[in-house]
Amino acid sequence: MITVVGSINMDLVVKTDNFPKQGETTLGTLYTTVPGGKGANQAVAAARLGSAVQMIGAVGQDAFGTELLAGLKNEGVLIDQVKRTDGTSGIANILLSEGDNRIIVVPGANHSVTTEEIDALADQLVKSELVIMQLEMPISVVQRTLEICHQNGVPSILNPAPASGFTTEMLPFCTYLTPNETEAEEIFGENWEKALEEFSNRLVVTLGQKGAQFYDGEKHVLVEGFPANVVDTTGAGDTFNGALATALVEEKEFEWAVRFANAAASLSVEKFGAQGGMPERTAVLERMAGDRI
Ligand SMILES: Nc1ncnc2c1ncn2[C@@H]1O[C@H](COP(=O)(O)OP(=O)(O)OP(=O)(O)O)[C@@H](O)[C@H]1O
Repeated sequence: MITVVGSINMDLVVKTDNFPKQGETTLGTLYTTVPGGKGANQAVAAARLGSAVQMIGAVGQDAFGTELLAGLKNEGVLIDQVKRTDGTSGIANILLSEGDNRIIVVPGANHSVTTEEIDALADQLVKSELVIMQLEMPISVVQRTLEICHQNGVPSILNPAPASGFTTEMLPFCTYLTPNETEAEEIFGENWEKALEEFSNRLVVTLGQKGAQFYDGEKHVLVEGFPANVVDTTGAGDTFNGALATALVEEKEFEWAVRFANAAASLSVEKFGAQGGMPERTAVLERMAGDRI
């Protein structure tokens, strides 16, 4: 069982030809709601690939909360440990205009999770094969989860996004760290490639269409990305993490696991929405077998 301790949001997407200026009102061309939140996205990515997944987190008592839980359940993600709180579910208000975007995230229920609640769920963490976290939850909750995993020998993946929440105290506790290039720079500075050497087979930096890079103890390994017909790259990183977790739980060799994650993420960018394009296992294996499309 993979346990994801993370955010569950409703993405409120508005497309417009013109962003409003201060004090201005403009017409939009589309409004849609899509389930999101890095935690939920990564849980769905792993579940679609065949992993048993449970989610720890929180949604509100509002209609979005009901819809978000139903969506996760429909994907086969266990939601027994998702709390419902008073107040609103987390939302991301996403304005899109010609490839540009402006996003406001309101954490809502996600930030109601406490370290005491994590302590009370320690048995759920301890019995997990792997635990995934991101940084959209209270930092104290992430730190406590990492500590419990570390103390009990449970492997963990920390996807340090958004990187502003990262603290170096987290480093010794997480098994794997999966920043994108910008986050790697924010955490380790311009010389993040040196950090790969320090955390061999533990630190993987995702590089967009170029793929992902890690250090295997002897040399730097660039695992090339798979070419894709890009429609929407939202959720590429989340698919990568869910797929990496799936392969690691299956005790696949590390380079193979990263290649599997690249292939899954390359499929995810070919459809709209973070969860919309997340592939099933067969499609990923086909892409890997075809090597290049
Ligand atoms: N244009 C692309 N074509 C093919 N694969 C891609 C593309 N963009 C991203 N990927 C895949 O997704 C992985 C994660 O992408 P990236 O490094 O951009 O992370 P990210 O910034 O967290 O993504 P996002 O924020 O868009 O979800 C990459 O390692 C790669 O495997």
